[in-house]
Amino acid sequence: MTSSLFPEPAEPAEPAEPAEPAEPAEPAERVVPLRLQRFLARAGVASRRGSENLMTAGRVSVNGRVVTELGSKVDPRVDEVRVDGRVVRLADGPVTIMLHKPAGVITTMREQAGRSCVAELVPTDRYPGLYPLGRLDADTTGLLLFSTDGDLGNALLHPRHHVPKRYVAVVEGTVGQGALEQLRAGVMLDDGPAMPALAEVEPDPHRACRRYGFALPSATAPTAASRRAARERERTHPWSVVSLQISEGRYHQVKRMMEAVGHPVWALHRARFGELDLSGVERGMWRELTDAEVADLRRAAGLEDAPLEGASRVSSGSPRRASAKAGDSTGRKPDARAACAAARGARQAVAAETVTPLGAPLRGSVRVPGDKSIAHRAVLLAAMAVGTSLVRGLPDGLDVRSTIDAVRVLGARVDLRERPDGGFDAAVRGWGDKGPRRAARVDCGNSGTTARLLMGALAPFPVRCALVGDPSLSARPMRRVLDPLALMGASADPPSATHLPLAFCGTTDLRPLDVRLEVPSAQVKSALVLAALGAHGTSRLMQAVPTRDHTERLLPLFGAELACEGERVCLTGPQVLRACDVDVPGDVSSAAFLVAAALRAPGSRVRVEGVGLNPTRLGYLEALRRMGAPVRWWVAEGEGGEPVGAIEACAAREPLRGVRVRSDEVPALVDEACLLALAAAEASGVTVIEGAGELRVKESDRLRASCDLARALGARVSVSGDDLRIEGTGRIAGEAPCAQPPRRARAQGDHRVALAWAVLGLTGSRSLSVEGLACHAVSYPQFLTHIERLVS
Ligand SMILES: O=C(O)C1=C[C@@H](OP(=O)(O)O)[C@@H](O)[C@H](O)C1
Ligand SMILES: C=C(OP(=O)(O)O)C(=O)O
Repeated sequence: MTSSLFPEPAEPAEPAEPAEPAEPAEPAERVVPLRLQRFLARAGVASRRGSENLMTAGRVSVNGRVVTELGSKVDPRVDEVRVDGRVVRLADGPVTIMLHKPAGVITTMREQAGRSCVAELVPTDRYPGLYPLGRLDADTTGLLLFSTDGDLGNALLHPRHHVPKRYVAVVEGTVGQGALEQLRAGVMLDDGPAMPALAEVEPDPHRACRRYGFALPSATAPTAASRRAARERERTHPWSVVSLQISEGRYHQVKRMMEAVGHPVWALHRARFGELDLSGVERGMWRELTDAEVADLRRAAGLEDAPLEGASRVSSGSPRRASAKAGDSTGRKPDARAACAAARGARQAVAAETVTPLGAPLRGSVRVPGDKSIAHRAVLLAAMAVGTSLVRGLPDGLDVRSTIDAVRVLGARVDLRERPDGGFDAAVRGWGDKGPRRAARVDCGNSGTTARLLMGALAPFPVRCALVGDPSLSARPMRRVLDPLALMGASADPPSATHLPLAFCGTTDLRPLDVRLEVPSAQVKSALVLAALGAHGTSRLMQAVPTRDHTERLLPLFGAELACEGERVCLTGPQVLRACDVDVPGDVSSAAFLVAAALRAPGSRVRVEGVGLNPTRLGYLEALRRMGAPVRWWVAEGEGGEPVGAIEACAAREPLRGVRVRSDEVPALVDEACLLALAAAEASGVTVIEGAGELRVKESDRLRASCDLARALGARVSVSGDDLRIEGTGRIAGEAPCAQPPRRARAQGDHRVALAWAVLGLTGSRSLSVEGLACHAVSYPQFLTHIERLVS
């Protein structure tokens, strides 16, 4: 077992570790160009032949150039391939699938002696690395896992790990209590005793046969004579159906166990593997496991940090979230990543979920997950620092996971420990002044902050990294960071890249920068501050408008020196960061959704505790106050250089008043604009949000989403240039339904939009089906659980 970076709880706090001895340099990841038609087939666009047809028809372009030549190659890490204008990418990360294996198919990935093999049934074209995790005999049916994840396979198949598997067997003879007791005690096999099994006789054997679709020997025997003999035996001998749960994976184990108790197996079916069963997967069909299912498997296989994998925390079955339908025929939990990908026309089906009205006030106090912006920065700075930092209170959302995965790929070690509140503490051992140790492919997922801040952090190192993201992130502008970083000496490949995917390479000769930042973006500012730490000389960054200042507040904790005067940040590099401990306060942007729900649900009074109250993030609360909303907040302490306190919001008893928000106030509410639109839609008078153009380049076009949300409440809405104008209905928020509340809405792959629609559905007068609601796991997976808690 590997040791943990977490200090033992009983020990006094350790001083920061000295610098790690240099790790032997790993070879840079080799770029393996693929034939374009193979790339397209692997990405699931069409078969190899079909992909060739697409190419020759001129429908495929690479980096903007139409490619018709069949021998052409692409580097999937950096080349942008489009079919009919739509970006095509290979699946991100490992893939694990379950197959409902039929009888008569052997568990090999290559046909042998003309017999059918499982490789014909699983999508090897799309995921060429798939291999079976274990095997089922040719005549055995049921659940067989395949993965491209070598670690998962090794761990699951390792004899040390006992993942329970349930089999159902048709056996000869009438199985009595004695045989069951022997199985439960652990029968002796020729290679040693089997571990005790859970064993039961199925009370209705015919029903069990129908349910598991047993193929009896009379159906599968190879010759007419053996088929006849089998039929005769099945007719003349008594038989039973037993259910057996074992945790080992020895050769022919079930068959040998049953033989040992005097009941040879006639037919065998694997019904469960760990928590997985085959519901919804027809015989001969397969489906991909959800992130949550993979996380469970990893946990069962003893792989570290399984709890934070993927979308595992999306709760389901909440009464406020009545059903999952559309696009999810298997009945599995909606996939947050697929829901995010939906933003820009990706081909995945997206589940819609119905949010039902609360019909009751929200009352009580709640803590929201850790602040996403601060968490990204704390993890990244810890990864850049010398020694081991402890970052407490990370949120359990996909975006922060992207940053954690990114720094791991680049050589930082991150150990995660789950907290009772569902968040995480991370012990991060940084790469320090030696820099990231390898070139890598970094998947930034849905997270703009990960992509942009990472470029800044990488700028002082001559390491070439391929940066990729999901379809939503791949549509967001990157020149805003690449241009100033290029002035410092870093480069992108292709140099004209405007979006991900791209390759990024820094330099040891990084020059300082003296600029005025016209784009009102904290991500741009932060990226440049991180780069300036590694530049040779003094950088001066002047912001045109104030933006969130978490980086500036955190850096001194890591021992950095910088001067902040008004909107100017100055720092002299190179500087080396030192590990430290950081507490991440609750996320005020997540709290905003609870505030919005409380304002609209009559009789509500909600308090959010332990939340960050950095003034650069309070634009929404300030605007609500100006509108006359019953909301207040107060600072109680400071954590990680940030003011922390509580927010209290009550249901509005009279209509709010329209408000004017100036463009320099927009960054302070940029992530809550959709919620301000909701409030404005029911206010009396006009609300104008000036200079809101940045909303167009978030995970979706949030300017448009804000219009849709306000219109759903009956407001008159217009956009002029970058100014949004909302003429409210003058109702008491949430009390009188608007003329025609919508029945359906789309999250557009955007977590904040998903949450805003969820607020509307919860506090509206009729159910609302939200397509892609699952993507709210990007920032606030527990939202519906928190609402449940506040209602009861
Ligand atoms: O720096 C940050 O952590 C963020 C800055 C904002 O983006 P921009 O910098 O693009 O405005 C914000 O919308 C985003 O959610 C997080
Ligand atoms: C815009 C957001 O995040 P990012 O830019 O990091 O994707 C957000 O969380 O609303």
